Amino acid sequence: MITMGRGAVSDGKDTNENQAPTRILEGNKTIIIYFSRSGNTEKQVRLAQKILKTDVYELVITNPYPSDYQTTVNRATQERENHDWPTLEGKIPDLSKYDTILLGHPIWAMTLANPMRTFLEKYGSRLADKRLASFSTNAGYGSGDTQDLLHQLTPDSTIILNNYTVEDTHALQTEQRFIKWLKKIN
Ligand SMILES: Cc1cc2nc3c(=O)[nH]c(=O)nc-3n(C[C@H](O)[C@H](O)[C@H](O)COP(=O)(O)O)c2cc1C
Repeated sequence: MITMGRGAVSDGKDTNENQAPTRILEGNKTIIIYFSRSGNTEKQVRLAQKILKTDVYELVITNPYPSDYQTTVNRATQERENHDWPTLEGKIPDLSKYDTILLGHPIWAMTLANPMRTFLEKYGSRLADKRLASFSTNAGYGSGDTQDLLHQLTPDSTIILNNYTVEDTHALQTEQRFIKWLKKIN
């Protein structure tokens, strides 16, 4: 494995380059909606799905980020500065069917990765009365303003639970902590 900037163990490419986006839509009451560029968060998602038996929907953007880390950082910065969030491809599942929505995403620039920002800008208003929690991977700088943004981009009645974040390279050895969090929020 190659270490790609900021300590991320990564294939450095969009996770969907060689595989179809993850879709597990089986009528569960909890869904994980996630974005993962280089695979760290996707590993968390797989574990979470196994433990909680949730539906899963992977966000895909129309113009995937490049494999090069720095080029990705530059593009993400531009998008953030201009509030020009990436466009999501495909149809988001009917969120009204779910009681709990878990958002899995990397931390970019001390906030939610841009595709998750797109999701919340577009669909956050549909999360009234739902339980909502974020889990994320980061390169050692924590979850930034994640919690605040969830509050900002959802209705007052959304029940926002404590988030979980882990440093990407520590994810494996801290799995038990993640499992504990999953069982608590479920
Ligand atoms: C554009 C970009 C910005 C990032 N900004 C941060 C940051 O502000 N803080 C941090 O701890 N890690 C940052 N990272 C590192 C990622 O959060 C970390 O490697 C994460 O595990 C990647 O998840 P993924 O493999 O699911 O895409 C950044 C990565 C990218 C690509």
